[in-house]
Amino acid sequence: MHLEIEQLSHTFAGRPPRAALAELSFAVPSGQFTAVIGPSGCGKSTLLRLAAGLLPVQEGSLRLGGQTPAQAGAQRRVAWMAQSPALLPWRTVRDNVLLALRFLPAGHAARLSADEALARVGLSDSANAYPFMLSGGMQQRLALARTLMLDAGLWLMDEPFAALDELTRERLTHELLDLWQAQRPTVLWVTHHIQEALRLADRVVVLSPRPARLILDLPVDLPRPRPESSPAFQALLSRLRAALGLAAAPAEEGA
Ligand SMILES: Nc1ncnc2c1ncn2[C@@H]1O[C@H](COP(=O)(O)OP(=O)(O)OP(=O)(O)O)[C@@H](O)[C@H]1O
Repeated sequence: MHLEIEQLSHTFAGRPPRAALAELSFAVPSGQFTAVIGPSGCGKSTLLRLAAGLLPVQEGSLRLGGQTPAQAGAQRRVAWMAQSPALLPWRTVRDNVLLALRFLPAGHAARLSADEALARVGLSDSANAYPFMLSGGMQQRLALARTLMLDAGLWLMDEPFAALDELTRERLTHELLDLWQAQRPTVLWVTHHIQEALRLADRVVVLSPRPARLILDLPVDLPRPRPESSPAFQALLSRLRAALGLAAAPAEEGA
């Protein structure tokens, strides 16, 4: 699903009002994996919430496959994953996945069965368990299974693995990349992790401190997997660090 953001501004009411986005414009072609990076509080989640239709567009425009976020959301064309998955504790893992279907509009079929979706994320053995019996990583796998089942054209991912330990996080990001390559949705991936953005994304969009403006739009034309030690990776890393106002990494000093 093609995403088009034009002159998008957003201000939260209050005393004083708080501007979160300022005339933000960029487009994401269908099937592209775009990482969004920027300082804490700059407006990244606001951007995703606008795309998900959780906040109304005030100024500018945001179109998802030519539709408004409300239209695309009503057809379940948009999937959302955040740091803590919304799971019903009294339902089994399989039932939590099946719940995604309840919200499908009439005439829309799931892409996969619940058991197929659970198999893809490695949770077949836990289908009859309850969410409290799962680790944090397994809970995010369950959220991923729901996303797979919906067959959404746009995955909005707000640091979904940020609360996980480093090993689980790395494993899950690899798995996510495999699933993305198989299904090819458009992805907007918010992260604080610049190396992760470069390992995963086709492109990294860097936002300024609040209100968010676009300060760098960096294509990542490296074949995957991308070893961090490669000079091409390090060159892109330096550009990202510079855009974010970070000092050069130790390996780059004096270079
Ligand atoms: N509902 C709200 N009411 C008022 N201000 C808000 C609201 N939601 C967000 N903000 C403010 O808007 C700004 C942008 O918030 P947002 O959550 O989009 O930032 P972020 O880049 O996702 O931050 P982080 O990286 O820390 O998660 C922040 O200053 C925040 O305090």
